[in-house]
Amino acid sequence: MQQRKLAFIGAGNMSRSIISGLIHSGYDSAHILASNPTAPRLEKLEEEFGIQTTVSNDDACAFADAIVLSVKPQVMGDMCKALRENNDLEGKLFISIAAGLPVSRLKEMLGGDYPVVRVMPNTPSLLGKGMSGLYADESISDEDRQYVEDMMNGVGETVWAEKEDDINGVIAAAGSSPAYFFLFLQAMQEEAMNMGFDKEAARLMVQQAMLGAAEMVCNNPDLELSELRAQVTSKGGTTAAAVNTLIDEGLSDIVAKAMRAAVDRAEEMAKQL
Ligand SMILES: NC(=O)C1=CN([C@@H]2O[C@H](COP(=O)(O)OP(=O)(O)OC[C@H]3O[C@@H](n4cnc5c(N)ncnc54)[C@H](O)[C@@H]3O)[C@@H](O)[C@H]2O)C=CC1
Ligand SMILES: O=C(O)[C@@H]1CCC=N1
Repeated sequence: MQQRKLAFIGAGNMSRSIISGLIHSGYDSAHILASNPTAPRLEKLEEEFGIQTTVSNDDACAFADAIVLSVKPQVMGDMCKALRENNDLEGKLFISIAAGLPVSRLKEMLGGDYPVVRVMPNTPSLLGKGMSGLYADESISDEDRQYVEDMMNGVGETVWAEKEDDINGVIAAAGSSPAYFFLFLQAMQEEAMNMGFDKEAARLMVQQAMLGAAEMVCNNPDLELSELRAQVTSKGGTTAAAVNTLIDEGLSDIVAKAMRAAVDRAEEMAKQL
């Protein structure tokens, strides 16, 4: 992997996840810096990962060859305005992980035709189990594409989006989706508690079932998901009773609606911001 000087502007949940994955995959900690207006988050990152930190985005900009824009979409405009007013941005590669902000809008915010690659990661990057969608327009060099791909492969799996709009599909399927699974598990944990298990036992059961199911999916790439389900489901048995309830109550429609809502929100943000 090219060991460029890499700065994260905005040291929140997602930056922490990517930084953790990068350090564990061998990226030199001396080549990573994070900036954030509040010190406690920075101190934690320094302690945990041995990276450099600063409260000054300008210092981060001066340090970096590549800059990950990882503030909330709603503050991106103001942050970029200050960055372009105080710094020479020529020669920097920008990597935006923000939902709903197209490359064209990011270039306007940065005030020039600088190279911008969009990455849509997710928080399991923290454990090297991330899933990221990548998008670069034709102006981005092969070297820059390779750098971003290697960087995100260091924290999980990657897919390239052919069109920029596909990034919104990545948000629905992977960026936001860890939260869907957490919600599903939470509902299962609550019902297990209603059945009399204490909180810890209820959590252990549902998390271990999820882990086992996820590993079965990953270890059997040639088996359809429906086949894996069939292997658990005895005719006339308990799983059939549960699964048929989920189907009859419209789980597929609910999931489709939820994923569509994520895409709609990303499109709405693109118009508003
Ligand atoms: N959390 C997630 O699962 C994912 C988040 N994203 C994107 O990542 C970006 C960051 O999201 P999170 O890490 O979840 O948010 P977060 O709120 O945890 O982190 C944002 C950080 O930016 C800092 N910040 C605010 N204003 C700043 C400024 N002017 N300069 C420097 N830092 C500033 C905040 O103090 C905070 O620490 C968002 O654009 C989001 O769309 C993308 C994929 C997944
Ligand atoms: O909720 C959000 O907007 C961000 C983007 C994907 C995950 N978190």
